[in-house]
Amino acid sequence: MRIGQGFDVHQLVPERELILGGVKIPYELGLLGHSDADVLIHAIMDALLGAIGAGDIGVHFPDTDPRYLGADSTQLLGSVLERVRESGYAIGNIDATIIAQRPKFAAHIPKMRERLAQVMACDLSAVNIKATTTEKLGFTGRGEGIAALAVVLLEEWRPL
Ligand SMILES: Nc1ccn([C@@H]2O[C@H](COP(=O)(O)O)[C@@H](O)[C@H]2O)c(=O)n1
Ligand SMILES: C[C@@]1(CO)OP(=O)(O)OP(=O)(O)OC[C@H]1O
Repeated sequence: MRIGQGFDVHQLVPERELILGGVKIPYELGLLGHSDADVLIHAIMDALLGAIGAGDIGVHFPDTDPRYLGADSTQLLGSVLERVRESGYAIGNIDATIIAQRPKFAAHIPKMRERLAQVMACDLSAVNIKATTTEKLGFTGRGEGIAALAVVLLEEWRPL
């Protein structure tokens, strides 16, 4: 059994799409990044890489590499999952938290869970996503950016 944790932050800016957990969320601002800036998936990828002792997403997908410009984070997550499996592990469960004052994500969370479980080929019950504000405090509270935290537990796995 292995455990990993991940944390990521992206700035909210005009004229970018807001994509979280692989789901497009209607909002007047979007997250800025080299990739699609899906901060939730980035935190999950860092937790997965941490659990197998393989560094972080910046090591695997450098933000100086034009191949990742505008990258779909679900595809990056798929390749991290392959690495997890090659290391002999499968997802036990993931628990993640989105930290944002706005927009409200509660109505979108079921779709995010479904999409992430599909990309990671795991049970829906193994993926939990929560959202919290910071009661208007700090950069998230001022709506300047969104942060995400993730914890993952991996179980030993061998293909049949
Ligand atoms: N961006 C967000 C933040 C929170 N929620 C939901 O609201 C509930 C209350 O959040 P507090 O920070 O005030 O405790 C929380 O349990 C979330 O379900 C949300 O949907 N989107
Ligand atoms: C995801 C990558 C891909 O180039 O770019 P960004 O969207 O800037 O995201 P960040 O969380 O800064 O992680 C770095 C990169 O791996």
